[in-house]
Amino acid sequence: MEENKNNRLICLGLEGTAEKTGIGIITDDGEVLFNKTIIYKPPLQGINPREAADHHAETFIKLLKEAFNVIDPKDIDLVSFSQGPGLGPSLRVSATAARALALSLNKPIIGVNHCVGHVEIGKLTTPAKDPLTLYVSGGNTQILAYVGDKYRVIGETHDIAIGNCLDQFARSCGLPHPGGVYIEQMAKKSEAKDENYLKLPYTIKGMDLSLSGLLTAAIKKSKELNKTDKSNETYTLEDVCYSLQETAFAMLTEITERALAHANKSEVMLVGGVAANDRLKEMLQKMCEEQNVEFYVPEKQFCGDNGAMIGWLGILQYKNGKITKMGDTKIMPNYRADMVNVNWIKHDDLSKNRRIIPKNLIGKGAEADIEILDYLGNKSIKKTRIAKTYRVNKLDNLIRQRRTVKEARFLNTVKNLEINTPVIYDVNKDENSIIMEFIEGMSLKDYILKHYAKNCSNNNNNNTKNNLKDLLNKVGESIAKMHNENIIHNDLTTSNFMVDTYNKLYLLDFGLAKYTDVFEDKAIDLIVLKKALVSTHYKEFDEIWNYILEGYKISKEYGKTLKMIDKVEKKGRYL
Ligand SMILES: C[C@@H](O)[C@H](NC(=O)OP(=O)(O)OC[C@H]1O[C@@H](n2cnc3c(N)ncnc32)[C@H](O)[C@@H]1O)C(=O)O
Ligand SMILES: Nc1ncnc2c1ncn2[C@@H]1O[C@H](COP(=O)(O)OP(=O)(O)OP(=O)(O)O)[C@@H](O)[C@H]1O
Ligand SMILES: [Fe+2]
Repeated sequence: MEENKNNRLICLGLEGTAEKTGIGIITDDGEVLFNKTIIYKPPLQGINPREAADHHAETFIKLLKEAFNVIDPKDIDLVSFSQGPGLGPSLRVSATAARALALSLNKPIIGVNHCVGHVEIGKLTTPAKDPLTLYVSGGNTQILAYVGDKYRVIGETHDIAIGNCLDQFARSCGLPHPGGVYIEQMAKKSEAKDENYLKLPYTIKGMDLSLSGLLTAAIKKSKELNKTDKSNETYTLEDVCYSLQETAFAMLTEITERALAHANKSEVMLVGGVAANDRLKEMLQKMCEEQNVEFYVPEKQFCGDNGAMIGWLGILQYKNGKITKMGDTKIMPNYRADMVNVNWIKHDDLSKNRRIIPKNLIGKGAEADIEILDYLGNKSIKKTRIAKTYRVNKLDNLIRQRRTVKEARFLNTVKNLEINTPVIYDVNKDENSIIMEFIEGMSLKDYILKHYAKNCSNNNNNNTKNNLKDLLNKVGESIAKMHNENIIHNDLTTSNFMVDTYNKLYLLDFGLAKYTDVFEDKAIDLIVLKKALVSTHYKEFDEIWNYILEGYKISKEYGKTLKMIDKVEKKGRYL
């Protein structure tokens, strides 16, 4: 026990946000001295929050006894605990246990954000330095990236988390908890081939996704097992599990790829309980290889909920002066990662590496390769939706064809609304490519970055300020014009707007666009843009957003949409 101390700072972390109870003990040089997690196995109806809380109360005592065989309690320097997000009753028991422990040991207490804990333990236990993190678990599905002193949520689910989706599906078929594990085993029994793939809803909105439609459809398929599919083939529960995984994980991989193209990081890290899944890891690995970026997954004990991650974040915060006063230790069931002010990351420690785009291309988006070519004497762009090897062929072909056709159609449709888009010269449905007018200029993202960089050195440049204001007004106007016609773009980012050399604004990339009669879709269209803005232009976000909303005032439902944005954003994500 003596050697364990060795003049090092030691933190004991308590984890108990949902149905897993964990204690971890870790030193300030990152050695994990103890890390044990015990899961509460809920009855078939699902987690009962009160029973999960009772499980924590019993299990903390049991685990502490074990932990104190490894370390003398007097050698513990701090106690940390998950303050949120999570289930109220579970969080309350963990916080009470942490307070009691800190008071009896007479040591400082540190409340930490559970999601940030997942990211930091991943960075400690893998070579990742500044990754784009896909965090997939029972309660959360998010893409996090460190941008400007915070972990920003660049993408996330609009309804249920992936782990929850898998667990609910499993429960509906009578499979045990945690469902993800059993679905994976079943899926492996269905032969991974096109014929076994059953078509299920695939819903992407920018860098966000939605999983509830997929869950409902998968449950429906599983209830119709003895009926036949449209193709008149019978299928098995294993095939449904396989198709559910293929669809859900392809969506997760796609939004990660989109976030990567937007945030331009050079590393991807996968964390959370669902990171244990082999197929998900395989898909992300393939995507990262194609995008030329590194891919990391921590070892299994550090992927799912664990005490070590809470202990490690406790150490990082403590060493940087973030101790929690006893009066501030109340639980925060909706504590989002982007609410934490991160002061322990030193900017010099961040990797300067960026994603490398192959030399023959001028752009490599998440979906397509972009080349310049001459088309009948016109300088043109060829946008090819290349095959994604991580997706099962049947799904991949369907997605690429559908989006190519949609893009061509909407590029023309919105021209009639006096929104500038590149002229289409040719559409090739066999190779999923579109040849279109080349817009000489830069992305709105670069334009904004350049504008603010310039204005740092020259504060009084009213001319360029007016240009930016006009452009951003036009961004809002263009969105309103589409919304007035019930069209949503579904992928609004500053990379999908371009500014030409005459300061004319263009809108690109209509692969996800659609007509909608669901009012909430319009609010989500703007929320997607908002998140893309926060992740690249966080300092000037308020000014930029106000200019955009000024232009959006021509929407027939301006006030109603703004209220809906508020409502959707306030919706608790932790289910
Ligand atoms: C807030 C906190 O309580 C919550 N924790 C949590 O969800 O536990 P975690 O250990 O990170 O993840 C559990 C989820 O991970 C899934 N899971 C575990 N093994 C899996 C596998 N091999 N394939 C797919 N899913 C798997 C389970 O089905 C379950 O939904 C969270 O991080 O959101
Ligand atoms: N017509 C064009 N003229 C000039 N540049 C273009 C044109 N079309 C696309 N680009 C450039 O290529 C980039 C990627 O294009 P686009 O968004 O259409 O592809 P994508 O693969 O769908 O991207 P993502 O899904 O990452 O948004 C754009 O951000 C833009 O910089
Ligand atoms: Fe978790």
